[in-house]
Amino acid sequence: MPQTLVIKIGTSSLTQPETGLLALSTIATLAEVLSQLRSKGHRVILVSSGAVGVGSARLGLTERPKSIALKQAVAAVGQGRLMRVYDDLFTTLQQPIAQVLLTRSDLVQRSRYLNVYNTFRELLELGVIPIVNENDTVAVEELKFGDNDTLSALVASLVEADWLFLLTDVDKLYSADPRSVPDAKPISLVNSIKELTAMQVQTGGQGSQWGTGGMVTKISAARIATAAGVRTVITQGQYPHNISKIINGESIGTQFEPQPEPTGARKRWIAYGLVPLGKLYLDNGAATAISDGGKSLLAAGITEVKGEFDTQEAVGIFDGDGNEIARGLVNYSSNELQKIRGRHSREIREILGYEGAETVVHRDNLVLI
Ligand SMILES: Nc1ncnc2c1ncn2[C@@H]1O[C@H](COP(=O)(O)OP(=O)(O)O)[C@@H](O)[C@H]1O
Ligand SMILES: N[C@@H](CCC(=O)OP(=O)(O)O)C(=O)O
Repeated sequence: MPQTLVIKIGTSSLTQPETGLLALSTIATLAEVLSQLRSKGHRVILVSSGAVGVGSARLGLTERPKSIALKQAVAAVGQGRLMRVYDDLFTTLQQPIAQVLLTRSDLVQRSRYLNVYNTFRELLELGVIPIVNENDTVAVEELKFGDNDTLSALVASLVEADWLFLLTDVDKLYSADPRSVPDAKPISLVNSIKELTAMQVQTGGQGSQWGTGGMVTKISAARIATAAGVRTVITQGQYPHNISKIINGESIGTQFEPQPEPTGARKRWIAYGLVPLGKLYLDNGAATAISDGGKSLLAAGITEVKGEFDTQEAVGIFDGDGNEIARGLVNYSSNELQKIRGRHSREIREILGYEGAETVVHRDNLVLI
């Protein structure tokens, strides 16, 4: 049966570690495998990192640029080169491709989010393999995915993919970074993110020299994707043929079982597509009413408001211990909430001088995470 596959390849797999030059044989094999999957009827999206790494190699830089302006300039050099290589390879295989560059703001605004969805749907219908990257050259710091693991999970959630493959330079997830802890234990199957939390996997630093985020961002990507019902796999980019083997049931890499939450696409957008601009801290009663009772959030249960936000913007909702329990869209701005927090809904009119909504976050706009 045709399936929707999102494959993310990291800089560490696309480039040779010693020189930073392109790992041509890996990329060529990947192009072959993805074209074969396409010809079998699967819908395929490639999320490719590498703009900064390839741009750096082109410009003779020996380490990943740190300043934002330099990174943005280098990405502009690298992205073009990367797409040229992909286009040459895929054209040889008669597989049309498209470049899709996204920034976080494309997913924050609901109308743009739906627009991106429509574009993907159309491209997939046309038999094209979209090649996605963050639009590093224009992305501003506050509105960045920051890493392509997160971006690929959001894309997989957006298109309701069956599979997300995170291709990297290690063969699977280990109990600790195998580079620094040689006897770290391999993990082949993760039944739930709860189980993973209990395993207390150590993720060390920021990953390889050119990569962004290391294992931390892959685990949080798995969390986003599995919650959207997407089976997620961490496996080695050097062996793209493994993708077909995994789809056919072989146990390779680390596989995360999908854990679809009973939330629709709109609630997934609230939970993971939006960038929370503030934080609401709740007393125990309100935290329980939301977590266990599926209730809306009222002003009375809010003990503290942090950040600056307007009405209808996204906030994180925290219990008394500081754990984020939910996200939602607020009916009041941060200024208004500072005045009405801890107060009964019937007092709102008197405090603000006008009639407001009864709830601070209505349960239709609230999603547990
Ligand atoms: N628990 C762990 N299991 C496996 N790899 C880990 C772990 N913790 C950290 N890592 C490191 O994460 C790196 C991959 O992340 P990264 O360099 O960001 O790759 P990519 O460029 O593919 O996104 C590996 O090279 C490995 O050293
Ligand atoms: N958008 C950036 C990639 C950021 C990123 O997540 O890198 P990686 O950890 O190698 O997947 C680029 O193209 O260089």
